[in-house]
Amino acid sequence: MAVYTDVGTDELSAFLDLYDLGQLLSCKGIAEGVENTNYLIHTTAGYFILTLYEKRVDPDDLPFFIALMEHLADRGLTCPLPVKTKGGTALGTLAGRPAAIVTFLDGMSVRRPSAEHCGEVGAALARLHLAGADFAMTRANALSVAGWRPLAKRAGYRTDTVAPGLGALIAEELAVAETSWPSGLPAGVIHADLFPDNVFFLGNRLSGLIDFYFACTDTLAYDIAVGLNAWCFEPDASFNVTKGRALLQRYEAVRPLSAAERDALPLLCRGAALRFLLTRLVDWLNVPAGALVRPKDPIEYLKKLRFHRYASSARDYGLAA
Ligand SMILES: Nc1ncnc2c1ncn2[C@@H]1O[C@H](COP(=O)(O)OP(=O)(O)OP(=O)(O)O)[C@@H](O)[C@H]1O
Ligand SMILES: N[C@@H](CCO)C(=O)O
Repeated sequence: MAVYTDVGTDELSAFLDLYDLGQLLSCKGIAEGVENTNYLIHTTAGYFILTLYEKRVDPDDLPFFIALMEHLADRGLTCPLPVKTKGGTALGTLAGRPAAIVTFLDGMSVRRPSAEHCGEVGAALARLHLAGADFAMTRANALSVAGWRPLAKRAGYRTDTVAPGLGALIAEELAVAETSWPSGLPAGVIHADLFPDNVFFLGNRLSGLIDFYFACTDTLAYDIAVGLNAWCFEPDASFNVTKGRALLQRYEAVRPLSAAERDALPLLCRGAALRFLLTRLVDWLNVPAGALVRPKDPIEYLKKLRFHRYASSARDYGLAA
């Protein structure tokens, strides 16, 4: 459960007074997520999500995230809409942290995605990429290749306590990524964290996307790589090519990939696996005292990375030749 910052009822009511959201009826910490503190709040105006932005969010980036959600919603994508105060601002401060209230989305995330769910995600990702094409703001991806070595350093000598030999494998992977990372591919707004817990479904139909707090301007196909990793592996760490094919085919039905993007997929998947291995590793080794959070398993991403080390073409992920 991710509640790093406790909010008292009095300070929450005072914060809510800034909005046109009526009276507070209830508020409870949300039992998912690892990045930010989230509360589900119920007021006389309905249900909303209150987010207090924590460690990995740079407050200077918040206007980008807020404007992006507004832009995407405006283009017909179902995502949370930031709620404005009576004074017209979407960002405030609560319990000493930057905070925002966004609209509540209906639907449920899926724990065991089917190929149909993966296809829905592929289509939504492509729609997001197209909808982001005319978004005026940019934000560099702080967790792309240049950000990975500092993460490995933070994990440092404790890395091999998580898995023997992990430090050496990470060193090898960093060298590969730093020398061979694809450049010049189509770029634009990417979600960068489109995991199953950030996608809602009503039945088998995708009903909305949440958690835009890693969104940035980067290689579009990297977002697909993040998605293939997050959606298309089985619990035994085998890659499910049927799910991969479903995600890629539905993506391409909306936004076809260039030959260069297809060729780059194995390397992008490998880098995306390393990125999540590293952030999970650092979090695993540094759980803040007293925080209600269940860190995510770095080994899951080590297993995915091992798969990618031996994949050589987009066909290994289900893309037709
Ligand atoms: N707009 C929303 N509508 C409905 N539920 C939401 C909304 N935003 C967040 N939630 C709920 O809160 C949970 C945590 O939100 P979110 O994924 O944004 O947190 P996080 O800490 O940034 O997570 P992550 O670890 O995925 O980065 C979600 O899994 C979902 O259950
Ligand atoms: N989606 C990330 C956590 C949020 O950054 C992970 O599963 O590692």
